[in-house]
Amino acid sequence: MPVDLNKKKAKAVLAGLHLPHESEFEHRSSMDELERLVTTLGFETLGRVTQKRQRPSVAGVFGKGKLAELASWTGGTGVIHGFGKGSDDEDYEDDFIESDVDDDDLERDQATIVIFDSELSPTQLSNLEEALGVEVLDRTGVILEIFSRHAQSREARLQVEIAKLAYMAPRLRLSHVGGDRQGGGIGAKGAGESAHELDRRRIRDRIAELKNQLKAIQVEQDNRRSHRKDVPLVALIGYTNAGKSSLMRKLTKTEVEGENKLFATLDTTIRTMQPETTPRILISDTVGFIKKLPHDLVASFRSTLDEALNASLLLYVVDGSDPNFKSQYEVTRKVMAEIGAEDHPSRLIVNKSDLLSEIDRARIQRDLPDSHLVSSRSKDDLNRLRDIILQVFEDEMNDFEVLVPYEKGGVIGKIRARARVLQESYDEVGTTLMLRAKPETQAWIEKQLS
Ligand SMILES: Nc1nc2c(ncn2[C@@H]2O[C@H](COP(=O)(O)OP(=O)(O)OP(=O)(O)O)[C@@H](O)[C@H]2O)c(=O)[nH]1
Ligand SMILES: [Mg+2]
Repeated sequence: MPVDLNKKKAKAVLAGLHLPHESEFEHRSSMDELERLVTTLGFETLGRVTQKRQRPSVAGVFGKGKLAELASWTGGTGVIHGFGKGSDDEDYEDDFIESDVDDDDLERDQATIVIFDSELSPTQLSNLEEALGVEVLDRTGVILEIFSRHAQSREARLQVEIAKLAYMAPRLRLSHVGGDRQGGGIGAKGAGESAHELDRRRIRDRIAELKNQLKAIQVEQDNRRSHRKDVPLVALIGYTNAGKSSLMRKLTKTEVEGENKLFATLDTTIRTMQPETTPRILISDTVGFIKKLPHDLVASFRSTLDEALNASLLLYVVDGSDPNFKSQYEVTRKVMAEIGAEDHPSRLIVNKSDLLSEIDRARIQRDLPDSHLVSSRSKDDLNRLRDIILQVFEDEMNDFEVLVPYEKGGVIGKIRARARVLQESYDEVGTTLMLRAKPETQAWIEKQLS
């Protein structure tokens, strides 16, 4: 990350464009979400500056006047060198100006960082830092930093590192703030090659190296996955902070609650549902979704989501107390469809019902009659959810009878681990078992006995 984010309590101003295709509600929600992301990083938010425009200005996102207003928060000049000469400035729309800034706000002039809700081009980033005199980050930068702090496994760390380098490469040498933020002097000048190009090339090489390391880990994981193939797997999928990890922990009896920060989970964890069933059911918890997720990051985390493709059941978890939960659900479904999971059996779990009024609950049940309204804090709800999961697998299972001759008695242990024994009886030939299992398991058992 080019920006030094380890400073004590950075004071941030949030900047956002309100584009014509966005409703007032969407615009505000997006800014609210940015504020939560920024809070997750530990920054204090001083205020917001927003502007209605037909499109972002190529030079600096905002128009001239709005940029000057933004600069009054940071003590910058508000001027981009050469701004106003290009044709770009002509679409600047003064009549559309809108601002959330309270004029007698005491904290003006104190912001140490400005955070834009949209993705900034390298030129915009550089221009904005020039005009504002402080560090500027975009939404992608914020998300990358959160991912970077939360990544724990080697796989997640590699994925984040690759995404960060890909994000950083085009932004090298364009910065105006802080002399040595561009990679600590890695750029000794080569013959006929600028330091800038050299750095970029090194970054490309490093990305290639990291990708190789990642591939090795993923091969290992694919192996592990194929071992688990006929064990039923339930994947918890959903927007960040919806409560996936909390549900996972309760369903698998690891009692710790989730954390109230965005992207608390980056790694896929898999545990056995408790109390254990036969055959046992595995539950996986995955990385959360968010709107405007940086492309590099989506690509990097795709392998994590691929785990979900192996699942027999997807539980889409939403936070029912979030006014945006429907659009968050749509974003999630869209990404899952992109990875080819749209036809997977799934259920919609509307979580955090404890935070809802009776009226809200009734409304959700009316609008989404197929959804299951739960709270991860209610024992009854968790039992209900467990029954829902069991029922799905039950519906996929057949009842059948097998005769295990005594000379093949060794197979019985394996059968018990994979299928539910409904009844058993013994005679002079062997053991007769009445079983309930999935068709694949039935085929496997019959093969063992043939
Ligand atoms: N009131 C209430 N809070 C809940 C419930 N379930 C989870 N939470 C809280 O919501 C926050 C997020 O929960 P997590 O389980 O970490 O959410 P997640 O979906 O795993 O989030 P990411 O890992 O960021 O994708 C935590 O503060 C939880 O305590 C619930 O049913 N009711
Ligand atoms: Mg989580």
